Amino acid sequence: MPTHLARSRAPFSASAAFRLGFRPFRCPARSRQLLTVSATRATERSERTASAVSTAERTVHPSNPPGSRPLPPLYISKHGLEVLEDPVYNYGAAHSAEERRKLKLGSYLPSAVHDLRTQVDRAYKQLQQRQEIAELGDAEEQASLMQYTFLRSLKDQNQVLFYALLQESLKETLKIIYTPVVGDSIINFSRLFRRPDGIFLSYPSYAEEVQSRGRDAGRQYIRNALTHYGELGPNDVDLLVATDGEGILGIGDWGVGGINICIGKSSIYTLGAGIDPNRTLSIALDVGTNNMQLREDPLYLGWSHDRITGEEYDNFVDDYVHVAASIFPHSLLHFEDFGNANALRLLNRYKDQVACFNDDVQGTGAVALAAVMSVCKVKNEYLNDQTYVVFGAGTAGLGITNRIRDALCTREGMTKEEANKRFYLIDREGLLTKSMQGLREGQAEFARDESEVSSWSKSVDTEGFSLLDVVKNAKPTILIGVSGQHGTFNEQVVKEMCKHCKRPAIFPLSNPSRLSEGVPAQISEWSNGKALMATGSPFDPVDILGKERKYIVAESNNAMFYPALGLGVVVAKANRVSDALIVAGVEALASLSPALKDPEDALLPDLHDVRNISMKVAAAVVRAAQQEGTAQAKGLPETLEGLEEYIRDRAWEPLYRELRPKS
Ligand SMILES: NC(=O)c1ccc[n+]([C@@H]2O[C@H](COP(=O)([O-])OP(=O)(O)OC[C@H]3O[C@@H](n4cnc5c(N)ncnc54)[C@H](O)[C@@H]3O)[C@@H](O)[C@H]2O)c1
Ligand SMILES: O=C(O)C[C@H](O)C(=O)O
Ligand SMILES: [Mg+2]
Repeated sequence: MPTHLARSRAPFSASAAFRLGFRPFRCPARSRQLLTVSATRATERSERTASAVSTAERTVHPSNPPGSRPLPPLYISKHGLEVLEDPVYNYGAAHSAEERRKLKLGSYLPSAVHDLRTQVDRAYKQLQQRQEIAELGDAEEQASLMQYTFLRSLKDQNQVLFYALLQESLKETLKIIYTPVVGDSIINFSRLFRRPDGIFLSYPSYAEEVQSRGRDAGRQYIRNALTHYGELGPNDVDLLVATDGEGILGIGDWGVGGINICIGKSSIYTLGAGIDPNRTLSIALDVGTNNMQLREDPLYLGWSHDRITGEEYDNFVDDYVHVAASIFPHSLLHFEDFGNANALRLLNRYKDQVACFNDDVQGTGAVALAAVMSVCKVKNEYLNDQTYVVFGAGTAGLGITNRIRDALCTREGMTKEEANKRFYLIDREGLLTKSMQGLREGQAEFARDESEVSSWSKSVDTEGFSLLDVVKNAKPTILIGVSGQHGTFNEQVVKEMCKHCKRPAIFPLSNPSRLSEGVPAQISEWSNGKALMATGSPFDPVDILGKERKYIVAESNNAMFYPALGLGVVVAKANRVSDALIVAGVEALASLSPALKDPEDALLPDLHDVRNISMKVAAAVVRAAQQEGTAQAKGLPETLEGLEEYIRDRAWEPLYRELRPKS
């Protein structure tokens, strides 16, 4: 072993393990599970969920950390290799002596029994080795991908260990399973592919059914795929995270590889909010790809065909939405990274029909509003004291603009027309103005009248007003970037902002990191440490000239919000995701901002603390659903404190459950 591996980084401290989330079990009086499965459909798969089994008996698996909560045993019909090949039942070296005997595992495992803590320690070292090998060869991207594939393979082997490792080392692993590294994994999907995870709904297979046997047969194809050919029943799934792969992060169309963003988002539902990983489905809607690099790649695993559009696309998505909502009536449909011709359009079509949520529109808007509310607290100002420039008027840009605009109306009493005037939206052609051709859905109401800008100066002779022109003329106090255009928040733009605003808020929110509109260290330098910042991907804290303390750059990523919103919707069994639910969640999130206590601190809570934050935000969401009457769940506590405790006690945790043979 190379010496650098032997003297690895700070040794992983076993005692530090499990500091997140592992709490002694309480509340036996209310130990009925949150998400019950009808006894008649209790298939082995549905029994996997702790919440799925109604039994008085609870035990602590001997390999779990001391003091972990007791959980119902799992009765399984598998034995021997079948157990070890299933990531839900395979505990590897952590199988107890009794399990080894009763499930006939003995000869497949070396004799030592190691507890979960030791397994996490071992897995962490394996992960670190991949990082160190790369640092030697200056191959950061390959190292990240090696770490990504390692973690995905761990997920395929032992689900509890995967989540226990992530939970323990969230700071290092979040950026691998999520942005930025997940973006590289998507680009390389067909090269890295080992075994499937998630569900692939392929348009050509669907269309073949429709053509030969009619639309119902197409729907049946979708039903079979989503239920694993009938294995899953109506109460077995809480969440479906789907993408059509057209607008992945800021990197565009990556076809069927988009499944990895759904898998990443699903994992964060579990890590960030304790949603049971066995009750979520990640789904790729394979409707083709217009990415010629993929189409020409013989290894590409999706449908090598132009993306379908128009009625064909709409019918396929419509059948997906309605089949999913009818077979899993209490589930939430999460849309991720659809292209901008479809994201808002589909959300508007379905938001009043089923419980659905577009993360890029609504999740992004929610977190950005919470960050803007923090800015106002720091500056002791109101939302309506601000002038907003949104650079990139696409899915996320419109989601953010609408959310802040609505807050101006509901919190500060402005009319919609007055509030719209606070925003300057910029897209490829420059500032959106009313005379522009081809404004997309949602853009027109924010486009400015020509008369308002006719006296503006232009720095270059272009048709539209550039970002710099808009900053010079409109004098914004808040600048938000969701354009995917790296480096556009340059020195000139930042310095221009500082000319008219003492503490400008500058949020380069594009992902992954390499597409961020600006780099916090530079923005800080150009603004003499005055800029209040938030980014979409993680960046290191920055030095502030003349100050000892570093400035922590808030991560304004929708991951700060959507796990809690999803949890709230699932717990409440809300049949719609209304604005009231989102607003309640935003208020709760904003109230937890570190900057509220200390104006020099971060604008948002640390994403690594998402689990704790989510419990509070989810409680607020459930409460709002109860108040507006969309909550279908019965017997929930009525107070925020009660709800928070209820949710915490039922959150899925990476703990082993005792395995027993089904008699
Ligand atoms: N931080 C977060 O939580 C979060 C959430 C969603 C999206 N995002 C990021 O925001 C970016 C955009 O995502 P989206 O889903 O809105 O994509 P999108 O394609 O819908 O929107 C991008 C918009 O930017 C515009 N644009 C492109 N080049 C431009 C230029 N030179 N000047 C001005 N505008 C330009 C496009 O025309 C488009 O309207 C991505 O990088 C994505 O990762 C961040
Ligand atoms: O996935 C993320 O990191 C955030 C967001 O949904 C995006 O598309 O960039
Ligand atoms: Mg997204």
